[in-house]
Amino acid sequence: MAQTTIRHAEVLNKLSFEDFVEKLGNIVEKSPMVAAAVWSKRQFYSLKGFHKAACDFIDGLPINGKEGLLRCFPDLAGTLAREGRLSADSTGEQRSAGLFDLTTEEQTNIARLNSRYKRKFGIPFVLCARLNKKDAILRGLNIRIKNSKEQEVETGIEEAKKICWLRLVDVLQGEQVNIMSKL
Ligand SMILES: NC(=O)N[C@H]1NC(=O)NC1=O
Repeated sequence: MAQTTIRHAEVLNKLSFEDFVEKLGNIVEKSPMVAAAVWSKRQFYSLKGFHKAACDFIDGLPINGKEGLLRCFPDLAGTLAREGRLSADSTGEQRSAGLFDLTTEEQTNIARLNSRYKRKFGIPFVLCARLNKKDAILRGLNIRIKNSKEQEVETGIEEAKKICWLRLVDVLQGEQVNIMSKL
């Protein structure tokens, strides 16, 4: 396991800037700037080390930068999902949470809450769909909508970091398979 992690980090360390950004550009949805900023922090000794560098960059953003990152995420079970226009990453994540199998009532409920949330905070409701099922997402929306804007920016950013970690593992696991198939 430790060896795998080091090998993953070695893969990252060997990538040119262009390949690095291409491979990791969507670890935060539609925000390749995160990968671009973190490239110069090599050498990485583990995936956790890389993820920490990405999180440090995100934490250092001013509030409008954090809000901008959150606005790049599509709504959960929103219009883009219904129209089949989500990124491949988002599609898999939303599917795993059961958001493509909502009843009409659940769909209406989540659409209403997503709109209310956006009207109140000016950002989309962001939550790591792969770590939640549809019921937990609806409960989360109902609870978090009562928070303050500051709380929601921070909570949304923490969820974006979880999404980032899982996407990073996915990208590098694919890379591991590529390496193995070349042996
Ligand atoms: N709004 C929002 O949280 N969107 C997302 N969350 C997630 O895990 N994938 C997404 O697209």
